[in-house]
Amino acid sequence: FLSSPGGEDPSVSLFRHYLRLKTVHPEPDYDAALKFLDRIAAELQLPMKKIEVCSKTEYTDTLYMNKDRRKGYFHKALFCVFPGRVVSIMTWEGTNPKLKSVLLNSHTDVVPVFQEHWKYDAFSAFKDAEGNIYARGTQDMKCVTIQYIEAIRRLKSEGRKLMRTVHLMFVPDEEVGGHKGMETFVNHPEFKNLNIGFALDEGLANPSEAFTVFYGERNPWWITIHCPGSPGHGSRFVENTAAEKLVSHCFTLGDVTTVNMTMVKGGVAYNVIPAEMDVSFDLRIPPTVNLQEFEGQIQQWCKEAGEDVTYEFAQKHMNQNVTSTEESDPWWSAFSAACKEMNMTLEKEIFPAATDSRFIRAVGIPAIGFSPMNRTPILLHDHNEYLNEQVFLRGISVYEKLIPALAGVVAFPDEA
Ligand SMILES: CSCC[C@H](NC=O)C(=O)O
Ligand SMILES: [Zn+2]
Ligand SMILES: [Zn+2]
Repeated sequence: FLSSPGGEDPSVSLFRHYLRLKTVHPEPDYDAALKFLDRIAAELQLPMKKIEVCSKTEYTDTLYMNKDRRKGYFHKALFCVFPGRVVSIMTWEGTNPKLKSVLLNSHTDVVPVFQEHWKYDAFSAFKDAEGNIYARGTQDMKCVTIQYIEAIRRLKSEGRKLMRTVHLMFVPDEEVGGHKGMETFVNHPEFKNLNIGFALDEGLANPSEAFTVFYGERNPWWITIHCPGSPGHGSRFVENTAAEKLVSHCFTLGDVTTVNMTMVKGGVAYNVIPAEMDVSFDLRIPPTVNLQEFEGQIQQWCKEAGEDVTYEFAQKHMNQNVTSTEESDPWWSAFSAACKEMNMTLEKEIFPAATDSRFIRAVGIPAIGFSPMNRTPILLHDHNEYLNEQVFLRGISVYEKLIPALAGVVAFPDEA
């Protein structure tokens, strides 16, 4: 369903086509993505499952006044259907489908843009003379979605058969925390049925020659501190005010945990001292930090900040599982050996932000965050996000080696 302008590689044309779908928050066009994926599944001749997560039907019983008041009230039953979100999975069955499978995960949504700061329309997928393709999602993470697809297409057309089953999973809502996506889906019976042994998900670009791989993530904690204080007339000198507590020197941890003050709320008028002010922080905590002790520290800081200062979490990820990158680990050893064979240098890191990998690791499945983009500045969520077509195409070749390596990991003793 594509034409390739000026002899463009069809994989690049497919990528640019996908980039033009507006799966952008706050109202992502997921229908467009689902339709696109349906066509891909047909082309690849792979079965596709679609599972709705987080949909619910609610029953409410409402009292209505009868038109003729003397007859009193009657009941009206209402069924409200709250639509969920759809997770789609294409499955390439292995020659030994009883073995644990390999998951290739990607999210279909992208973050909003400030169009006035872009050189080109953020959904036009404009390609400049150097082959740089500009669009929201070029790095995060529509590139990876198409690279998985194109690698599978090539392997299939070469007649390759892989031992382990490979699932391509396309999830919604990663950019808004994954609640109506991976967070819920990992506990769905259909997820367990996939029998996943190892997962690949997104990583980050690397401006150098090396590629970065992520074996764990920092835990996101979103916290609001409520600072109540004595209200009063703005002309008076009031002890123990809310604003005074706001400037307390909280949250000065080491250089590995980051704390950003992201919201400050409160106040009604210049001359009215408010009864409460709230301040919110985005904290990112590495998996090596003791979270219980850390929360104890937060409690202590609130206590020191003054009377009645309380806190409330809007996000509190507690799981600190990391994926083994020991050479003795069969998944990691397959991954790293394949990269070595391609002369790729890997840099192992903890992912600074949060991806759906955290939900996969939380249910005990090893996951590596990896987006094969070297020689590329990190521009996810930024203006003028781009990816060079040669870097993109090299990524397909990388997956062409990686996927068979992972799907060929020899059976473990417990897999029989
Ligand atoms: C913590 S839920 C939001 C997830 C989001 N992920 C990508 O940017 C992030 O802020 O890291
Ligand atoms: Zn992403
Ligand atoms: Zn993102």
